[in-house]
Formats: sequence, C-alpha cells, structure tokens
Amino acid sequence: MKRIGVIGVGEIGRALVTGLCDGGDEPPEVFLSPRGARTAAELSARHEGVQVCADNQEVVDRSDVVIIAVRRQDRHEALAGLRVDDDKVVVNVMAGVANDELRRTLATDAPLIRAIPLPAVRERRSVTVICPTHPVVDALFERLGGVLPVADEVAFNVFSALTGTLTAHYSYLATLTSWAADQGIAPGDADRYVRGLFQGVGRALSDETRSLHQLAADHETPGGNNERVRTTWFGPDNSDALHKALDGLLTHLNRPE
Ligand SMILES: NC(=O)C1=CN([C@@H]2O[C@H](COP(=O)(O)OP(=O)(O)OC[C@H]3O[C@@H](n4cnc5c(N)ncnc54)[C@H](OP(=O)(O)O)[C@@H]3O)[C@@H](O)[C@H]2O)C=CC1
Repeated sequence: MKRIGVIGVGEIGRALVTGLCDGGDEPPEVFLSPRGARTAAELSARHEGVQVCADNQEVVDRSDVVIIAVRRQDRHEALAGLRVDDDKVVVNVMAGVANDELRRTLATDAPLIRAIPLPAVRERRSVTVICPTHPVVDALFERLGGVLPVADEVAFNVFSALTGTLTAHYSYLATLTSWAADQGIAPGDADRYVRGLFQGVGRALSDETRSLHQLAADHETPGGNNERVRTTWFGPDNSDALHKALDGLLTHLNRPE
C-alpha cells in the first residue's frame, strides 16, 4: 500500500484512516492535514504509521495518493495554491465537486478520481463507487470493503443521489418510534424494537440470492399488515414523490452552482 495523505480530517477522513490502519496486514503510512486537529492528533496517537503534517502542502509532498476530504465550501481555502505533481493520484471525495472543477483548482495533470466512501469504510464493510477506475485507487477501496467503478460522472452522480437517501431512512425509523410513543409505548421500548426490526432487514439484505422485490414479497402475507401499509402509504403517489425528489437531486448534482 502506498503512502496516503488526507486533507480534511473530519468524519469521513477519520473513517478512511481507521479502516486503512485497522486492517491488520501492513497498514500504510498516512499523512494528515493539521486542520481537524483533535481528530488528527487522536489518529496519530492511535496508529504508529500516522503523522500530522505542518500544512496541506506537506501532506501532498509526502504522499503518493492524496485524499481530499474537506467540505465543499472549504475547498478553495484548503487547495488553492497547492503544488500537486503529475505522478500523484488525487482522490476527490467532496460531494458535488466535479473532477474538471477540481483540476482547475489544483492546476495539475495528476489523475483525479472521484469516490463516495461511506462511514462503514471504518469497518472495511462498504462498497465505494469511484470514477474513473484507477489501479491504485481500486486497490485502496478494495481494502476498505470493495470498489464499484463507474464509466462517467453522470453515472457517478446517480449513486451520489442514492447516498442522499440515508438520513431520510433514519428519520423514517424515528417517525415509527415516535408514533409508537404517541400510542403510549415507552420510548425506550419502541426504540429498541424498531432497531431490532430493521437490523433484521439489514441481515436479509445481505442475502443477494433474493431480489429486493422477492425480499418484500417474502415478508408480506397477502391481505396482511405489511401489504396494508405498503399499499395505503407507499402507494404510487409516495413512490412518485420519491422519484421526483431524486430527479431534483440528480439535476442539482449534474449542475452544481
Ligand atoms: N460524512 C460522510 O458520510 C461523507 C462525506 N463526504 C464528503 O467528505 C467531505 C468531508 O465531509 P465530513 O468528513 O462529513 O466533514 P467534516 O466537517 O467532519 O470534516 C471536514 C474536515 O475538513 C477540515 N478542514 C476545513 N478546512 C480545511 C483546510 N483549509 N485544510 C485542511 N482541512 C480543512 C475541517 O477541519 P476543522 O474541524 O478544523 O474545520 C474538518 O476536520 C465533504 O466534502 C463531504 O461531501 C463524502 C462521502 C461521505
């Protein structure tokens, strides 16, 4: 594994470094930007091969692969004026920042690879979408749970839109528990029960021999409770509304302001 630099050591930077370093066999050398100081200090104290650099340029200079994980709005401050030699590989994890735009900011001919790492890279259990494919970046994300290369950024943005549905899913679960609490169930009991129900869904999803439609059918008794909720609540109107929300998000991702 190459020397890896991370500019922007926040939630996703931490997850990436933890996944790479906890992996067991031969962790990489990792160079961190000084911002996000607390997390950077924590990671370097915990992992022998992790060092905090004096500035972002030092991160680039000491690394073969540079992961850029700052928030979109911080990209100019973090990146403007950096020298990135053409023999580096840059991994762009910033949502909504196209590679063309990043190339203008960095003024480099180095390969730029977009990626959508999710927090579960921490446990090396998440498939990461990347664009375009690159052997070094493929290997890096293989180590973190798998890689799904896509042909172009239009396809990449479709996957990006899918990741935008995660917190709505948690809110859906929170709505279920609060509904149960409204019916007089102790909130702790409702919370525990809903978590258990949907952990079961998570386990069922790992059975890739059954399609999602098959899984739904397998959990549904004709004329039963699940069919009733699905058809009275998640009917065509609700499904159309979700399609529209995703269409709108995709348009935004394809043409960020
Ligand atoms: N969280 C997630 O699940 C995912 C996030 N992403 C993308 O990753 C990026 C980071 O997200 P996330 O980790 O959640 O955000 P965080 O806010 O947790 O982390 C961003 C980090 O960038 C640091 N930073 C800000 N300015 C600079 C600078 N000039 N130089 C170096 N570091 C700087 C911040 O430091 P300080 O704390 O000092 O401000 C902070 O530690 C975003 O672009 C997001 O779109 C992509 C996939 C998933």
